[in-house]
Amino acid sequence: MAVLDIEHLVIDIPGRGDGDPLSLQVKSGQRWGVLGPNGAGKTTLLHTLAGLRAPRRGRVVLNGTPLTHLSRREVARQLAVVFQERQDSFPATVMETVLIGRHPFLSAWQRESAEDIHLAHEALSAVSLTLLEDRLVSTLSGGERQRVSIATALTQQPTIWLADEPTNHLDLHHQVAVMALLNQQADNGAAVFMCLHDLNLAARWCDHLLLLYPDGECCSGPAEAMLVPEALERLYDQKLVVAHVNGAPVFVPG
Ligand SMILES: Nc1ncnc2c1ncn2[C@@H]1O[C@H](COP(=O)(O)OP(=O)(O)OP(=O)(O)O)[C@@H](O)[C@H]1O
Repeated sequence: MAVLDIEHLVIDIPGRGDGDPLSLQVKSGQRWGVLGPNGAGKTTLLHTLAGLRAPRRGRVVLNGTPLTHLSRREVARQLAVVFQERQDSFPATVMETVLIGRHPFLSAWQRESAEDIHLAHEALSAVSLTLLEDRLVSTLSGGERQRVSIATALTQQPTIWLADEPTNHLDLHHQVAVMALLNQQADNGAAVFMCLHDLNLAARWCDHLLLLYPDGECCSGPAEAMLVPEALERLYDQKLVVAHVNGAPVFVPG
C-alpha cells in the first residue's frame, strides 16, 4: 500500500488553469524530489498534500484513508511537515519546540513521558543541537532554526515527511547531514517527499522526481528518467551543462 496516494489532484492556484491532474503514489522507502521554478506551485502542492489547503479537484489518501476523513491529530500522527519558513509566535526553548512533535500522541493535558523526552534528545543529537536545547528558538540563527524544524519532525516519527526546502539556510555540511538523515528515514521505512531548488541535491539523493511546470503541467517517475537535460532546461528556462562526478550527474548553468 502507498503511504500517500495522490489521485487526479489539481492544486488550487488562484488565476491559474488546472494543468495536468497529478496522480502518483509515494511508497514507503521512497525519496521523492519536487523540482520546479519559483511560483510553479511546489509549496502549494505540499500544503495540499498535508491537508492544510483544499485541492481544486482530486484527493489525497494517507495510508489508505482519504485526508478529508482524518482529524488534524490523526494526520499529524502519520505525516510531518517541514515548512519553508517558520514563524515562532510564542517564546519557547529548543527542547519545548522539539517536543511539539510528540503532541499528536498526547491527550490534552498529558505531560510528555520519559520516552517522549528521550526521542526529543535523540532528535536534537541527530541534528547536532544538543548543546542548544535550553536556548530560546528566537535567539537561533536561520540554519539552527531549520535544524530545530527537522528535529521536531523527527520526534513525530512520521510515516511520511513532507519537506519544503529542507536544506534552506543550511551550510554545505549541514545540507549533506540533513539529506543523509532523510535518506536514513527512508531506509527505515518512511516515505520522503521534498521540494528542492538544488538540482544536484535532487540528483544525488532522490530516487523519484516530480517536475512541476509554471502552467500546471507536470511529469514524474524514477529519477534517472527525469534527469534529462532538455526537460530540466525547459523546466527552469535555463541552459545547463552536465558533468559526471562519481557516476552521478552534476548540473551547472550553461
Ligand atoms: N493565497 C494566494 N493568493 C494568490 N496567489 C497565491 C496564493 N498562494 C500562492 N499563490 C501563488 O501561487 C503560485 C505558486 O506558489 P508556491 O508558493 O506554491 O510556488 P513555489 O513553486 O513553492 O515557489 P518558490 O520556488 O518561489 O518557493 C505563486 O505564483 C503564488 O504567487
